[in-house]
Amino acid sequence: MSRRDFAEAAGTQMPLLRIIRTVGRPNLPYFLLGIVGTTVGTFASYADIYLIGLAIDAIFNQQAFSVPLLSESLLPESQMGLLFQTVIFLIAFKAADIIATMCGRFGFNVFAQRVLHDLRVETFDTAQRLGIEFFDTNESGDVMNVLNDDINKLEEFLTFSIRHTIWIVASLSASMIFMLELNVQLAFVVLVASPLFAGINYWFSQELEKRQDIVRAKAGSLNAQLKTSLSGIYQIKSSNAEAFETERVEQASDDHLQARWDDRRIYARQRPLMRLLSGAWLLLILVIGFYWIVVEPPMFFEGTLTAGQLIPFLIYMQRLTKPMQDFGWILEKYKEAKASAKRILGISRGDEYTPTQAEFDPSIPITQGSVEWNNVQFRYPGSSEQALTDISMSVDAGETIGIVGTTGAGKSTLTKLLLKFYVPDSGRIRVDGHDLDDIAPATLRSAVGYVSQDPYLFDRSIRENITYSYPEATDEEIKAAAKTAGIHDFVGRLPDGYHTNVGEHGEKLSGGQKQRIAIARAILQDPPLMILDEATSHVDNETESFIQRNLEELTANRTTFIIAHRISTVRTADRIFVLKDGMIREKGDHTDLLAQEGVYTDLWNIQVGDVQSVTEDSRSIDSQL
Ligand SMILES: Nc1ncnc2c1ncn2[C@@H]1O[C@H](COP(=O)(O)OP(=O)(O)OP(=O)(O)O)[C@@H](O)[C@H]1O
Repeated sequence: MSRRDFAEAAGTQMPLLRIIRTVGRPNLPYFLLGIVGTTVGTFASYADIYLIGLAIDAIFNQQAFSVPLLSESLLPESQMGLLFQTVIFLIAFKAADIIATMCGRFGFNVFAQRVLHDLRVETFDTAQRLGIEFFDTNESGDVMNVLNDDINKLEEFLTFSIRHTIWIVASLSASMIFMLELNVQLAFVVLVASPLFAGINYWFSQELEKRQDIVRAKAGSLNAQLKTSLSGIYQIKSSNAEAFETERVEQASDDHLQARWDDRRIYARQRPLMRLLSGAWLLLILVIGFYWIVVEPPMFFEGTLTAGQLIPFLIYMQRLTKPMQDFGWILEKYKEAKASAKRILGISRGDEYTPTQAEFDPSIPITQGSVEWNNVQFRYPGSSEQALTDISMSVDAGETIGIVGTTGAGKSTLTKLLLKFYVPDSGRIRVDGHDLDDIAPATLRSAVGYVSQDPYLFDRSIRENITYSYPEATDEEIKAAAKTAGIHDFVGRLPDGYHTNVGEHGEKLSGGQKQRIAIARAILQDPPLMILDEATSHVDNETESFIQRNLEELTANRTTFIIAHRISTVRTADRIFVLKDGMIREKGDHTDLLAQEGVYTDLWNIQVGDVQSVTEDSRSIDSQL
């Protein structure tokens, strides 16, 4: 799945409704308050014109001031009384308008903010639980775009657009009801035109939807490009690649601009067209009404029409224009929000990446650390190359295993399968005799300490980085782990000691210092299994032998996998496995392997500088190391 397919992963026809129904469910009372408040407020704000019309006819044409739902016996007879009553009604409706609208805004705002909060946290939580495969194919900049930009779009929709939609529906309904009450025949003429307006709006909305999805995808690519370019700033500068990167950003920005422009062009045509049509329709009714009052009912119209009816009618018609025009704009907002909601759901409800929790038995513990690979085959998703072929190896609890091999031989892949970052295509992996399929990822990962070649340090203090897997650690425990990892003395020389901030990705530290902090982190975790994947590749020989001496004591009580290019790092291991092209070629301890005079011996000869002794078959290894 490519990174632009979040929307497709959602697999839902009504993403917004799905969000409102699921994440919004606990806050639905606020949503209902928003709907009721906005509807009542809108109707109250539309009643004034109708009342003024009645007052005009009652005061100037001596007609009855008959208010629907109000008994005539309650109405005053004098003109001053009628005027006073009109004022009272107008004040009452205005008060109802203000209070109800306030409640409506409050309801929608509370609803939106709570939904967005829950959705943001839930989406982030789900995103980081997705399989590594997801992050192999999706750039983190694109995921961040969903968490920021798409959630903001949804905020705009939930706080403003939904309220505006209710206002549009209520305004159109109120206008139509009052127009029907004022003059059914004229109202019918207005109604006849509505399918035309609706049809035009529908056509525009379809066109906008197509373009919105493209705009969102282009925004995602742009964001990902910006992040990629900025993250590699050292490489960019050292390669003098500023202009090249600017060009790539410019290209991504240009694509976004084109998509946005395409979308704006459609939108720019919609408004003037709607204004033109509604203006023409208003003029038609004005001419009919004037002729009707001044001369006689024209064409098929019949009965009487007063000024107190025509003036409010025209005002209601005018008031129809704004919601009708806004309807197109709100449809655009709806399409935008729908595209964002699809992308959010693509992550937060991307079922294909969510592990099926039901199949794990949470009670299976890992205490010993024995591991068994049985005929394991693996190819990375989307890759044509076999990464591991027929891997079988059985490791007893407490053993220290060295894994060596050329670049790309599959050493890291072996441990990635053990950590359940990927699932083998065939074969079985067992830990403490339990099949990995049955062990919950959380149980497995808390039992395995993992130090990679490029350990990730968070932009937090050294202390927080060391205690990442064990936040309750005491100062003594932290110091002991740091001493074993050979970093304590360095930290002691820093003005803020363990509270020193390491910067983004640990940029204030050297590669070796980062590795030692990561080793301290793994030591503190005290797991039954430890994976050191080129964990000392950045440290100098002296520090490495220091760590080695300490690790000897540390590895005594756990199963340890040491992946290394340097044979010196693994030569003391109980057993060493030599990998080449995804297969185990040799195994044994250092002395056995040297006696075999195979790949291991060649690797050894290359590293001790005895290139002459390298067998012809393995000369290519030299170039791969
Ligand atoms: N995420 C991935 N997607 C596709 N192919 C991958 C991925 N990660 C690794 N590979 C491929 O799988 C093969 C084994 O890679 P692996 O990282 O296990 O090698 P390695 O022995 O650890 O190499 P090195 O010593 O350079 O770290 C390589 O051919 C590599 O290109």
